[in-house]
Amino acid sequence: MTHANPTRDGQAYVVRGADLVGGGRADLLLRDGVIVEVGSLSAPKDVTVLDADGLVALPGLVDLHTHLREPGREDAETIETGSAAAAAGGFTAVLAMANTDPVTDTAEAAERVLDLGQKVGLVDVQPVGAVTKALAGEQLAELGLMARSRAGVRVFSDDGKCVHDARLMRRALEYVKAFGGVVSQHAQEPRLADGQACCHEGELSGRLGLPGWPGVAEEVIVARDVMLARHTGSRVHIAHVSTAGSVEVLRWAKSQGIAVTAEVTPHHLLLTTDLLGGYDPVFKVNPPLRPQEDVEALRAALADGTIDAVATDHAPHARHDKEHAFAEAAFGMLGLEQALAVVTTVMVESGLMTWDEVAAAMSHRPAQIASLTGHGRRLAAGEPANLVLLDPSAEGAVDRDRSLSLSRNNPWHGRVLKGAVHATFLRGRATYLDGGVTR
Ligand SMILES: NC(=O)N[C@@H](CC(=O)O)C(=O)O
Ligand SMILES: [Zn+2]
Ligand SMILES: [Zn+2]
Repeated sequence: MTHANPTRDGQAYVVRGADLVGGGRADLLLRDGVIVEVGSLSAPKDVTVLDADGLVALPGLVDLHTHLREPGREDAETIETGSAAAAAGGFTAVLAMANTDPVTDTAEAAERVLDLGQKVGLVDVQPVGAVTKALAGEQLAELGLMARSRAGVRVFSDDGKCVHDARLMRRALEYVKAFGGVVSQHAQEPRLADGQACCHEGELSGRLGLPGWPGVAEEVIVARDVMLARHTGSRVHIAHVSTAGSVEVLRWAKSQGIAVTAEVTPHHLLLTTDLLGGYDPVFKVNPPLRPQEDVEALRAALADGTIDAVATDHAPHARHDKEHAFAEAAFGMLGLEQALAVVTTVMVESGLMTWDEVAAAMSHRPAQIASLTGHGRRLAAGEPANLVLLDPSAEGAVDRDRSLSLSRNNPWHGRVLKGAVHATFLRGRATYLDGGVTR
């Protein structure tokens, strides 16, 4: 999959004195889309110097799980507004989920998403293809045609819905194996957690009178799918893992050499089910927020690599879909702009992860899982100039009204988080700088 170089102005930068992940303190010369030099550099004239003293430089972040809502729900997000939110969050590539209207289930639909993303040019928008036609769970979509299209689709998902038919899941895994693809599973056994289920099943769901969504509904699908991955010799990825039980299954599967990878969202790393006590629909999400024990297990699993990646599951929703009684409101919350700050706050400040490990979980491994060869590279001479500069000590309360997303369902509103994105570069071009996106 190759993306056109969106550099329009030939602008070059010297990034001065950043702490490079995996490389100590150094200057970077960015020109013509690549990192030309790393070291102690004098700035040639006609080059913009950016003082990065005290900033951490990470490879551009890659989000395996973004809902951009275009086509079909441009009142909630567009490829343009979602790309802006991604750039502001430090991302240089996002995988755009297929549950749009129409669904991304053909080569043409995938190419349209790719082209719209390139036209905006703030982040590489890589389409995810649906596993089944119209996400109906009945017939496989045109997986091969999507893979061979200009979009070069490698990640397939019915996200929003679980591929619950074991035979279809087996066939999808066999099919994508031929071209090194992967199926990203929304693990939710519908007989154990139906479309109404919206609160972690436990004492609280009973007290609140909300339909329960037990962890086992996720875990049985994770267990089944790792066995199908073993049987087919193909790759499966588990989206938004939310329970300690799923972590146990993943740990076992990896110990057996099964080709399974998994992601956790920022919200499942920090927020717990008690937040539902106020019936605020901003906290309604699929899978639901879980108790503290699960949150602890997810943090430990991310830290030890059992969970490979952090993925946002950025799920914008228009006010008229979200602002309802809890049981009727749409599932999902925003994630792109605060993901890195949440990881900084929860994982780095606590000493659970180093910056190298953050780079692995938010850039290197997601790029590998999605087969995005131009992303997730090291910050070294000759590599594409995809990077994010983070101020790790900046601290502030999140204000949902300063978001670049079209939607306002931001679960972090009012919360104090550590870590602020200072600048994002996509192939040497500043896509986010001085508090705004740049075209
Ligand atoms: N996470 C959510 O609660 N909602 C997602 C779908 C999904 O990720 O399952 C959405 O598309 O809104
Ligand atoms: Zn999902
Ligand atoms: Zn999703």
